[in-house]
Amino acid sequence: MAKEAFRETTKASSLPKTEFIPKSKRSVLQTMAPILFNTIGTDHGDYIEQEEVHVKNPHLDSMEEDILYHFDLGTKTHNLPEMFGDIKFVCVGGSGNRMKSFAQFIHRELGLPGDMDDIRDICAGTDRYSMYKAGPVLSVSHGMGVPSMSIMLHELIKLLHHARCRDVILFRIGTSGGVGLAPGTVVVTKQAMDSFLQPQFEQVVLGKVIVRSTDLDQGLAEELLSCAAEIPDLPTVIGNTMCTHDFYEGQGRLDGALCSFSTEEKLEYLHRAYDAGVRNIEMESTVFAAMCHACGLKAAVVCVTLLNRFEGDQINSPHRVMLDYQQRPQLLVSHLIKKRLGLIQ
Ligand SMILES: O=P(O)(O)O[C@@H]1C[C@H](O)[C@@H](CO)O1
Ligand SMILES: O=c1cc[nH]c(=O)[nH]1
Repeated sequence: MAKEAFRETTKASSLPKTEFIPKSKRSVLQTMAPILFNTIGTDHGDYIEQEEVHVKNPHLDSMEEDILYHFDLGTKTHNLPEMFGDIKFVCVGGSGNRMKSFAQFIHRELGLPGDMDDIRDICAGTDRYSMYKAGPVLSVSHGMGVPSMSIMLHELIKLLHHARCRDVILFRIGTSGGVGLAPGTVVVTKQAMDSFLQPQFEQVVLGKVIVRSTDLDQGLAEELLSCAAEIPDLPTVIGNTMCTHDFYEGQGRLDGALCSFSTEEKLEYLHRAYDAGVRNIEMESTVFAAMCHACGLKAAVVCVTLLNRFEGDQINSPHRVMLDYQQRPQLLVSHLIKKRLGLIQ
């Protein structure tokens, strides 16, 4: 899409508007103070002068201490630059166990010293999220749904900032429902869309809706796709991902405790999504894309499909098949990490 700049807009009614502002019409404030207009410019070079991780909150500067409450970490209690300063890749996914096994897997893949079984949960002091570090890779759980992901990301981005990390790339490695794809297919997200099939994320702030862009790094998505071509038996596509606020009715399932629509209405919705380029449905991609984009962080969403939603709603593959599927995004992202670190050609 040809677009020079977006501005965060607020709205009172339900239909969001994303306003286009040509560069020539941007005010001095918009040009000089990206902190206030943090989605201006689809080209991050517009406002990012350093490679450090930036937070877009002027209030943080005046705080003596920052407690990352849900991580049980803080700027006074922990030496964040020493603990995390070498992080280059952050992988996030819903479950703590998945992110622990990913940390162990990447530890082995990178040939890191020490026993991968000794890897410990950095957030053990809280049971909200789990966090594991394997060399330059941080593996963090985010729970289910947008609010849980959003809280985790606020604290994660601040952590990367306080730790003075540079050139960090974020990946969501998750599961999803496929739309017109065979189960087990990996979808690299081109554009994260909301339930209205709009490429945007709405956040209610002070009783108003703020609309943020969900643009992801297209170069990174293409790089993942070419990595997938180098891995045997890893069916992978690029497509749009729909992010919903519910697993059941919200994703057009007929098998929840409540259902307010017919089979025909469900299929009409899924076909409409398919026609808009949607190839999978999950519950975190829009906020993940929006927050990374707003903070100038390169990010990608890589989710495996557990079923084809045109064929059903229940997830009924055997446990060992599910485990195999869940490892596919991990395999793909670890391949890219190894390539970027020069460990493989
Ligand atoms: O990362 P995960 O596999 O948890 O992502 C999807 C979206 C929801 O969080 C959850 C629903 O089962 O799976
Ligand atoms: O159908 C599915 C499967 C996994 N996760 C989702 O959000 N939906």
